[in-house]
Amino acid sequence: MAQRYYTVSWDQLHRDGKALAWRLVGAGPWKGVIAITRGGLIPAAIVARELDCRIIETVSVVTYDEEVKGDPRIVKTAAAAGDGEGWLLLDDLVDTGTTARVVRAMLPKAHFATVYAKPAGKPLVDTFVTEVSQDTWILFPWDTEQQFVPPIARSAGGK
Ligand SMILES: O=P(O)(O)OC[C@H]1O[C@H](OP(=O)(O)OP(=O)(O)O)[C@H](O)[C@@H]1O
Ligand SMILES: O=c1[nH]c(=O)c2nc[nH]c2[nH]1
Ligand SMILES: [Mg+2]
Repeated sequence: MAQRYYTVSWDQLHRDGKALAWRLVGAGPWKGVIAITRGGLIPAAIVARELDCRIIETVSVVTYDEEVKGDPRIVKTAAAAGDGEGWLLLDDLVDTGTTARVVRAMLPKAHFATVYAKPAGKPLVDTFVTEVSQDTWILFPWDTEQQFVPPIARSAGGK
């Protein structure tokens, strides 16, 4: 279980996705974007829009069930992308780097970018925006909803 949580709102994800696009804009042109589904889908839509790229392929790897990590399962390959040369490969984050290793083996020449990175996965990424500590679990807006929280004084045991 994670030690802490880092909550990302839709607004922040949009801003961070655009910051990623700024870092990538000089590195193209790209044949297209490959989203690692599902987490990479919305970052891919934001970045593709900013880079004026209309071609979006998908590859799907399932590594987690909520916060529980399992063995990575490839459920879809990106047939059109060959060895990835000229393609931009996008995911929401790298954590342990397990998913990245599997996908990089399939698409070794793709440029791999994520919005967020944890230290263990960072060496596998070519471009990312924000680093969080390894014991932080990132909560994405598609996995969360707004709800009441008690005042800090009460939840910290002050009252
Ligand atoms: O670096 P790792 O330790 O491999 O973790 C990162 C991967 O885990 C999550 O995917 P998940 O397996 O939860 O599937 P999803 O994208 O369909 O939610 C996330 O979207 C990354 O793809
Ligand atoms: O929503 C998520 N947040 C994370 O921090 C994470 N790490 C691996 N897979 C993840 N999924
Ligand atoms: Mg994923």
